[in-house]
Amino acid sequence: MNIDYSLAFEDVVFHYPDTMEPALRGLTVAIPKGCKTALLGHNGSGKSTLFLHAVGLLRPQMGTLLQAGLPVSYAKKELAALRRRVGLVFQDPEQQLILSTPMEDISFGLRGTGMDEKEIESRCAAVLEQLNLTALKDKPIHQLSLGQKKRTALAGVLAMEPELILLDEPTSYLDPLSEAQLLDGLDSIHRKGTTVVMVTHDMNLAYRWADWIIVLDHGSCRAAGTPDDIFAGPETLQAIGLELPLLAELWHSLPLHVTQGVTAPRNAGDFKALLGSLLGERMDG
Ligand SMILES: Nc1ncnc2c1ncn2[C@@H]1O[C@H](COP(=O)(O)OP(=O)(O)OP(=O)(O)O)[C@@H](O)[C@H]1O
Repeated sequence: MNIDYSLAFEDVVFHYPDTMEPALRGLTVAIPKGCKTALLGHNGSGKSTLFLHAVGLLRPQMGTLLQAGLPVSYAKKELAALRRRVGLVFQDPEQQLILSTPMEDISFGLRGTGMDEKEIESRCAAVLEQLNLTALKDKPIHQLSLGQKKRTALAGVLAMEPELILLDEPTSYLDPLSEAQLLDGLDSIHRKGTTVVMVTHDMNLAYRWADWIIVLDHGSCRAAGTPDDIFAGPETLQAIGLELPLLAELWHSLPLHVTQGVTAPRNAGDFKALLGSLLGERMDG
């Protein structure tokens, strides 16, 4: 398979000051362009540190970060270009939202680029619409729910039109409806050609959402591949103490003559359809 990469890490080492262990220890991994990638790994495995390198907030102490196949030099202009290409949405929206209303917050970043007011207004209107925030655009941010704040933080990054968007646990603490709204927003961003990378601890979400999976363990890449490859069996994940998604586990428990030559279902609808065809009846309920 010929994969085009958005960003790549080559043997990257990073050690925070005054810590015993490096956070990244020879990390080699690439982020495929145009994919929805789930970044998995235990607490402390280096996911946020990877993100901070991807936007140039941290710099490799050894090894190389490549964009468009070329090493990032960290010269002022190139760093600015990297930050325009890559947008980071923090896990906690309070770290990101600085002004009083969604409209003000989203337009703030655009104003910094010197864009004219008419263009700022139309970009803001487009992202507010895309993330279902139009009705909330002038509501004080402190009165928004967590899900609405998370979508506002995402909208602020999205308005800058990055090619690659990185999200640190965007669905954590959201109820199922807010999660679905956020995922809809991400899907519409992805359909427009943006590469999306999401850190999540939710294996079921990773399985049904992602088309590429990266597993970090102790600051290096333990596995990278399609969900079918990564969740083909429990071995790789179990070895580092991560669980299989429920649907993958059910799939692997079916007899081989049932699963052979059939694409593994990655969401409840596909699993129901498969059961329906196995049982020779429709399961609509
Ligand atoms: N600012 C910091 N100063 C010192 N050590 C840090 C700092 N930030 C992270 N670390 C350490 O670096 C390692 C990797 O942390 P990182 O935050 O990248 O992991 P993570 O996979 O994002 O974890 P989580 O799932 O908990 O968010 C951990 O051992 C952590 O304690």
